[in-house]
Amino acid sequence: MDSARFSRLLEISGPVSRETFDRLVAFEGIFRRWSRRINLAAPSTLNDLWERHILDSAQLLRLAPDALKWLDVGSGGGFPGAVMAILLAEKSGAEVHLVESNRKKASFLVSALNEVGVAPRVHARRIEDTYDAIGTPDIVTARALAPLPLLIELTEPWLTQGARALFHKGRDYRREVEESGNTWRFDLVEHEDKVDAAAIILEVSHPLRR
Ligand SMILES: C[S@@+](CC[C@H](N)C(=O)[O-])C[C@H]1O[C@@H](n2cnc3c(N)ncnc32)[C@H](O)[C@@H]1O
Repeated sequence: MDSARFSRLLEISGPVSRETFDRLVAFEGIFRRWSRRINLAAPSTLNDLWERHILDSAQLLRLAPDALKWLDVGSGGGFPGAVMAILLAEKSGAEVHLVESNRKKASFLVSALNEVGVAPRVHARRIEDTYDAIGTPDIVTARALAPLPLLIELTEPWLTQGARALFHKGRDYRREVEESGNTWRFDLVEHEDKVDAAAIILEVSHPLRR
């Protein structure tokens, strides 16, 4: 069972160590434990936590294997931010920042990352109050946080400094892209969703207000 799950992780994320896999399995257990007390993800998705949340997050590594500095906005129960922090924990110079305004969820993130042996960089505040605290990441992520026009607006301060954004998006993403075009000009790459929990991963860069 474990070796099948490890192989599937490698297929989705690219190369990671067995220790990293073990940390993700531990994180899954901690997540389930805390989920009995606080709402960390839609209960209907918990049966398939590994595939729908953990692998769905882990696939981002393949899209930016050399990026060292990551910022996840609205991390919630840790998707994709905590998963990326675990995947990159053994990589020298890597740092993954998680911004989550809900204090209970932020406490969960700190506690869970500590428990699996990964130094947490969790900012328990709104993204709008965080711009000065983080510096410029290579990659900004956000999953299930806001429609694309608002995501671009919220992350613009980093994207205009050269960061790339990777946003998981659902089936009606084309409408969101069109709506974004009313306010923004930007470069867009559509990446296949290898897990199929969302529909696509949009890579957004170089936004300019029209
Ligand atoms: C729907 S949840 C998604 C959580 C996670 N990204 C996922 O895909 O499972 C959105 C999260 O963003 C947080 N959030 C909403 N607005 C925020 C803001 N302005 N700054 C930081 N976090 C925010 C909420 O507290 C919530 O935990």
